[in-house]
Amino acid sequence: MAIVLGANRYGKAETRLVRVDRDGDMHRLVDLNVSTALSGDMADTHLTGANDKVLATDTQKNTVLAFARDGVGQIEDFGLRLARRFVDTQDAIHHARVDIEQYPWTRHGPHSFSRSGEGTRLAVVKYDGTDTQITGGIKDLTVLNTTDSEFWGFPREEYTTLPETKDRILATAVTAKWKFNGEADWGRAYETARDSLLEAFVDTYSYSLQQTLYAMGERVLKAVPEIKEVRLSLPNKHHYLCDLSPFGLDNPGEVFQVGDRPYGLIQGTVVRED
Ligand SMILES: O=c1[nH]c(=O)c2[nH]c(=O)[nH]c2[nH]1
Repeated sequence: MAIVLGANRYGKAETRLVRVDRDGDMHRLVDLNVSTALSGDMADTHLTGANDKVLATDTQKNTVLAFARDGVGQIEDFGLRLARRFVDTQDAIHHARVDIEQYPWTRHGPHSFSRSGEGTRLAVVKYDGTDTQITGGIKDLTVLNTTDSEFWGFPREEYTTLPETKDRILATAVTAKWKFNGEADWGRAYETARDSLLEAFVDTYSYSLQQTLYAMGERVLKAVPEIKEVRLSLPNKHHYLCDLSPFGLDNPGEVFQVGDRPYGLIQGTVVRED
């Protein structure tokens, strides 16, 4: 029986970095979490421990920090610079994947900020020396509608206990990742995609979270021509109407117990047909 090395990659996960852009007294803050993952001709280190082809993960981390000295710019561009550096300067590295999260801060003065909860911006850059694939996105965009959500008409069989509802809270924490068909104005694409997700969530009278998912993806594709595909992952953050009758109280849709686990997880991709 032959045993061989299968797919492998290695890198430095979650290099946290803050860069301050100083424009006189007016400062700008960029807060990132950068993960690099490289693959290529890595058989030796796995099979014999010879490390002459292994660009150390410590070196990868240092590259991230050193490149930030020149400015970060859009995270898609920053990821591309890093990916190219690793693949184009190391013969043994054939593929790089750079994942970047950018945490949002709200300005309160020339040099004062607070962390905001408006979703974390994402970028994933994949580069193999020839082809580049750029993915943008957002995660932890938590949204809630207090009404305009129903869920009924689903199969009722021996294990079904869920009552049908014509009015419920609909809440989720959106993760969306979008693939570009080429170059784009990354910053503008992000803002437009994020606004589109929010607008679709607000505007959709929902009969299922699945329907809302499709509406969100469709809105992004209509608003940003450079995006060819949107992948969405929507946890259904259940809010259960409390039975207050043991206390002699009614509850006309006012008091909800918030569920933690388990949760429904609705996932789907919306794509341009062409
Ligand atoms: O929007 C929903 N979709 C489902 O598939 C589902 N399943 C469930 O129990 N509640 C819900 N809500």
